[in-house]
Amino acid sequence: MKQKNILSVKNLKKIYAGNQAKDNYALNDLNLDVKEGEIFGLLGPNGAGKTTFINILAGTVVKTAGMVNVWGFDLDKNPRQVRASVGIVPQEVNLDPFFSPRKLLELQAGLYGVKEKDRITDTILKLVSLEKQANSYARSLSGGMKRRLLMAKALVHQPPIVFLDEPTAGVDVELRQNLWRNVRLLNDLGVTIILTTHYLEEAEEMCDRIAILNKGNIVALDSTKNLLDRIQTKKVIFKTDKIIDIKDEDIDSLKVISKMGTEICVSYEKSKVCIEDLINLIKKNNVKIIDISTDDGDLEDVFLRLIKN
Ligand SMILES: Nc1ncnc2c1ncn2[C@@H]1O[C@H](COP(=O)(O)OP(=O)(O)OP(=O)(O)O)[C@@H](O)[C@H]1O
Repeated sequence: MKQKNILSVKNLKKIYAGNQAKDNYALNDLNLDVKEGEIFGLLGPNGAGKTTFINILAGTVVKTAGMVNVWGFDLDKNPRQVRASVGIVPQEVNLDPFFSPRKLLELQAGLYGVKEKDRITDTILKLVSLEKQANSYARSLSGGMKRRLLMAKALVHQPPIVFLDEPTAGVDVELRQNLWRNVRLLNDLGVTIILTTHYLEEAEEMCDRIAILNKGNIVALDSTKNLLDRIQTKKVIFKTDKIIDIKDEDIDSLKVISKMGTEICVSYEKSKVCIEDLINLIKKNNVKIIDISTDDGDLEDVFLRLIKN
């Protein structure tokens, strides 16, 4: 059972001092726990506070108040150990183009004070499939390879937690899948993953649990499955042999979304209507139903509803 907390955050607050305008509450009494071995998603619209949160753990932003504990280390008492416990894969590709992947990893290991005998440069290069490019200039790597090298850099000190900040922003589908394979591989090796992403279907596929952050507040924190279960509306598309006429008023909570020839798309609330009622309504038109397809909604529906509220 994945029960032990590897990251624990209590009443975490970050207020950026404003100029003439009022102060900016980037994080507002944030509370969350991440369990060892999880892939945890931190989602939220622009300005929600995700980067601020990651930067507090990285030691580049100083929190205003609250408690952060990473792998048993308290951020106030052991900031160095906290930094050593997390690896951060940044949003921006910030690699020195004149160093090779091997050299960059060695330099990074030096920065973290990893002794030469303890370095695992070749293992990391293999993990991110860059062993063939180990000695090429970073500038000659493809976009995907550069992203993998960023991930490799975050691993030199073998942190038990890795943060990925929007790792696939602006990356094509194939490359994205490739990156996720690497993330899963890392997770299989026991590394806890916390990722921020704007691609909700990706979070839905990858994450065990998800926190949705809005304006510095957590508006939802649950397993991906439970979040999806919150969706109350269901969409159905009926294809019939003749054009039918149904209206919103025919059944409580029914909404006709679109009509195109003999195809009609409707939505309804699962708690108020059962599909049989809908089929009966359609059949009153004296038509044959040729096809039915249903859509249960996705994380985007939950996200939009929570953010709007
Ligand atoms: N250095 C700073 N000084 C003042 N305000 C800041 C600073 N950094 C961030 N903020 C503000 O704090 C809030 C949270 O920003 P943050 O970058 O953490 O959000 P985010 O969720 O990472 O957004 P994005 O998805 O756009 O990266 C925003 O209102 C932002 O304007």
